[in-house]
Amino acid sequence: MPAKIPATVVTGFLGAGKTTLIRHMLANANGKRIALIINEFGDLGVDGDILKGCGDETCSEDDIMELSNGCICCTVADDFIPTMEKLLARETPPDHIVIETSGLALPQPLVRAFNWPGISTKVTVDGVVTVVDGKAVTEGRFAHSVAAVDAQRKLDENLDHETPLSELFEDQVACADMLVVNKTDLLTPAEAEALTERLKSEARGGVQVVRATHGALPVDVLLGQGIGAEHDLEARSEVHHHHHHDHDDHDDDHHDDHPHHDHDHDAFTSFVVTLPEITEPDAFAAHVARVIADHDILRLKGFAAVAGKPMRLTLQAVGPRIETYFDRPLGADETRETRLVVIGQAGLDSVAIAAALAA
Ligand SMILES: Nc1nc2c(ncn2[C@@H]2O[C@H](COP(=O)(O)OP(=O)(O)OP(=O)(O)O)[C@@H](O)[C@H]2O)c(=O)[nH]1
Repeated sequence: MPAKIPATVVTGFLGAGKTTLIRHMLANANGKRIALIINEFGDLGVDGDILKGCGDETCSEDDIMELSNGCICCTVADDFIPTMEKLLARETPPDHIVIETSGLALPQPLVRAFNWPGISTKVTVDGVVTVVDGKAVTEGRFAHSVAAVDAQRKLDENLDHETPLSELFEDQVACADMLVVNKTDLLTPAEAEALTERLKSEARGGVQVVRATHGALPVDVLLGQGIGAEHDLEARSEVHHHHHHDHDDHDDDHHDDHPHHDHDHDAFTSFVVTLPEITEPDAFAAHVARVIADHDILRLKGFAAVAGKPMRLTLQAVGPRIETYFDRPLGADETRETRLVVIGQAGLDSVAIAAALAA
């Protein structure tokens, strides 16, 4: 059985910076094929056009599918599922699927759709990323243009028009596995810190809040792309530590007026933890989930050998969401062990985390 294709849901109010974040991601995808599913009612097709125009090799026009029949929660069966099936039936299916939803459609029905027969064996929900307009929320508006969000809302009769935006915002925060505070260039450090703390207290336990300007985040932070690839676990860990030290002193005197340079890698760190084979997948996943919450881990991904099982267990986690499944038999030449890549914001205590995972 081949590995499942991870799918990431990106949500957030109109103008929060979802499209900007996705463009940055495509431009830095390192050759991975990312398919995009876009659900934009309101400004029909606009985002699709922007993204199609980006000209990135990693995401050709064929890789962008638009759902334009209204609110995604209401059209899962006749629009989303067939689109996914088409994508999965391709000769070369994508490495990763990214779904950009309108901020007014709550991601829960979409996430449930991944349990549909025919989908659940091929795709796994990588995580729900909620993009927040840091400036607007700091100013108590939730979105850059409240009038535009309301106008978008009126276009779809299926949407509840009475719920205050504040409540929709709370729902978006509540369903996030990772929160991105975008537009930090428009915030003072104190404002950014205050908003980060506030969102962390409103989100589910274990959800990390990362800050971004123009959505510039490393692809492996956003999508877990590349991490967990069997061959380069060790290499990546070295690269990251190295990178981290090298650029440390740049940031202090460097004001971010070039949104697309990639020094934001400095803000993240990753390392590999190797453990013996495990005995109980469910108990191990629960244990890992506790360590993730206790140690502010952003992502964790890897493979475990399970005592008495020929198949290898795949693990992937973003914040409190943890997914495990058996993906393929372990080869005769492979060591029966457990290898996990841990990613977090700089300052993560690798020694304490390794000890906690081993406990
Ligand atoms: N100053 C500043 N502007 C930003 C940042 N990120 C995005 N923007 C701008 O904010 C506007 C909205 O960004 P988009 O990426 O289109 O937002 P979106 O969430 O995709 O919006 P919709 O697709 O319309 O729902 C654009 O004009 C962006 O250039 C940022 O970090 N700082």
